[in-house]
Amino acid sequence: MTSQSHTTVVVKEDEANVINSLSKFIEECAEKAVKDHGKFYLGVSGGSLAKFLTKGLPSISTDWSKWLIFFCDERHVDFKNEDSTYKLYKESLLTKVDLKDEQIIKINPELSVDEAATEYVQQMKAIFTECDWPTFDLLLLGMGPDGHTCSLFPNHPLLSEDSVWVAPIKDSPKPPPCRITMTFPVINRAQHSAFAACGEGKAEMLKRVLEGDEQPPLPAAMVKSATVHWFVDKSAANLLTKFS
Ligand SMILES: O=C1O[C@H](COP(=O)(O)O)[C@@H](O)[C@H](O)[C@H]1O
Repeated sequence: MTSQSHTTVVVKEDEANVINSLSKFIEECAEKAVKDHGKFYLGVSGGSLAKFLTKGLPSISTDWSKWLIFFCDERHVDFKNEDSTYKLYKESLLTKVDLKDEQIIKINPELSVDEAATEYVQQMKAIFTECDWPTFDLLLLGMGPDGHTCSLFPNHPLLSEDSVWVAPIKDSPKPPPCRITMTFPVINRAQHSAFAACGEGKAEMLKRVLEGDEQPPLPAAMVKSATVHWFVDKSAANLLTKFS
C-alpha cells in the first residue's frame, strides 16, 4: 500500500483480490459510520465497479438495515433497460443480501432528465436534512478510459458545476447520452471515496490520473474527498512509478 497526502493506492495481484480488499474496506467504513451516526450513507457507480460490488458485497458482515444507497451517477433510461445501473444492482445484489428496495434511492426515469435530477436532489434533501451540502460516508467510483468519473467527462462544463447536488447531462460522450450525476462539491465533501480499476486497459489513464499533472485536470484526478482510495490490480498499476 502506498499513500500520498490524502490518496492511498492498494495494488493487488488480480481482480478477485481487488474485490476482496475493496469489500473489506466497505465493511469497515459501514461499521464506523453506523457506530458514529447510526446509518451508512453510500454512493455507488455503474460500469465495472458495479460488477465488483455484486461479486464482493454478498460475503461481507454488516447490518444491511442501516445502509442507504445512492447513485453517484445513473443513466436516464427505463429500469428495464440494460443500461440502467439500478437494474444491475437490483438483479445482482438485492437478490443476494438483506437490502430492501426502498434503501436504494433511485431516479425517476419517467420524468425528463432535468426533472429527474431535481427530484433526485429532493429525495436526498429529505434524508440529509438541515445540510447545505450532503456528506456521504463513502462514494464508490469508477474511472472510464477517458478519465471520466460519475458522468463527469473531460472538458465538459459540468466539471465546474457548483450550484446543485446532482446535475442532468444530455450530451454524455459515452452512451446513453442522458444521465444524472453528482457534482464535485458533493463528491469532494464525502468522508471517503474509493475507486476500483482492473485490467491493462486502465493502466495508461491510471498513470495520467495519479502521476500526471495535466491542466485542465482529468475528472478522476479532481476527486478530493477527505480520503481517496484506489483499489487496483497489477495490470492496471503496471505503469505507475510513484505508487507501486
Ligand atoms: O458510464 C459509466 O462509466 C464509468 C466507468 O465505467 P467503467 O466500466 O469503465 O469502469 C462508471 O463509473 C459510471 O458510473 C458509469 O455511468
